[in-house]
Amino acid sequence: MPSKKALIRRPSPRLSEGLVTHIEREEIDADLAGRQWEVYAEALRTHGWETVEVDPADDCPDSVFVEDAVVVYRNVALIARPGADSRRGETGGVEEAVARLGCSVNWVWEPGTLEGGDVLKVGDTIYVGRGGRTNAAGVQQLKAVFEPLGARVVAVPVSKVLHLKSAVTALPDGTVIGYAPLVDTPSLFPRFLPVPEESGAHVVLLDGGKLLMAASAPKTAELLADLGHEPVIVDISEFEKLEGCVTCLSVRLRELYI
Ligand SMILES: NC(=O)NCCC[C@H](N)C(=O)O
Repeated sequence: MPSKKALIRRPSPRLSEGLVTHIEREEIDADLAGRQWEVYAEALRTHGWETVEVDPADDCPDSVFVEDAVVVYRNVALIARPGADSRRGETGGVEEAVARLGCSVNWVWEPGTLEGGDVLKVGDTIYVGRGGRTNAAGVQQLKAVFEPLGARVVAVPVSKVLHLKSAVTALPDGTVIGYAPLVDTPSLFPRFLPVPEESGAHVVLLDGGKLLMAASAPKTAELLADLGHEPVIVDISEFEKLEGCVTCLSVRLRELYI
């Protein structure tokens, strides 16, 4: 039986210093952020995921966004090389965690940069966003690691949001969903469903048709429920103030056999 483990990393005491690129900075309520993070982790556990805490990186304000530090395909982990300098210190702890879980480990090397938020897996297709945080060398290195394992890597321009997965994610049937004004090239996806809210573009697949979604996207939750999906709603307002979304607060590992 493949395991269902989810890496999470508790917020740094310096969370409020996290990066903002495409939005205005707003004050963060650190206590509320802590509570929201606990509820998010509990939602994963309630829906069958064993959460595995990566050692905290208290000096790195954005370390709670653990998805950006690694990409895992099958049992192979590619440790990111963040495009943002302030995030480079996040990868060591994540590398230890995935190695401990039995992944074989590869690294993005200079001059490559790549952040996990730019990588969307849909079956064996891996879409990679070429944008502010992931460069062409990062895309090439991702291909070199995962294509020999059977993946097809598709590079996608990203110019309007932080990461590819800030713009699009995918439903369990592989349909890509996105808030159209923020998607550079929707025609790159074989099936694309526009959603009415920016944060409605972000879903985490919890299995059994359930979708973890942010409370800030009620119209999208209604649309997806009407299509037969089951939204599970969490409030992540404090992380959204730092351009975070439901996807970036965990790394779901489905294909480890330990
Ligand atoms: N995958 C993601 O969407 N990550 C969000 C990262 C937000 C963080 N404040 C950053 O700018 O790097």
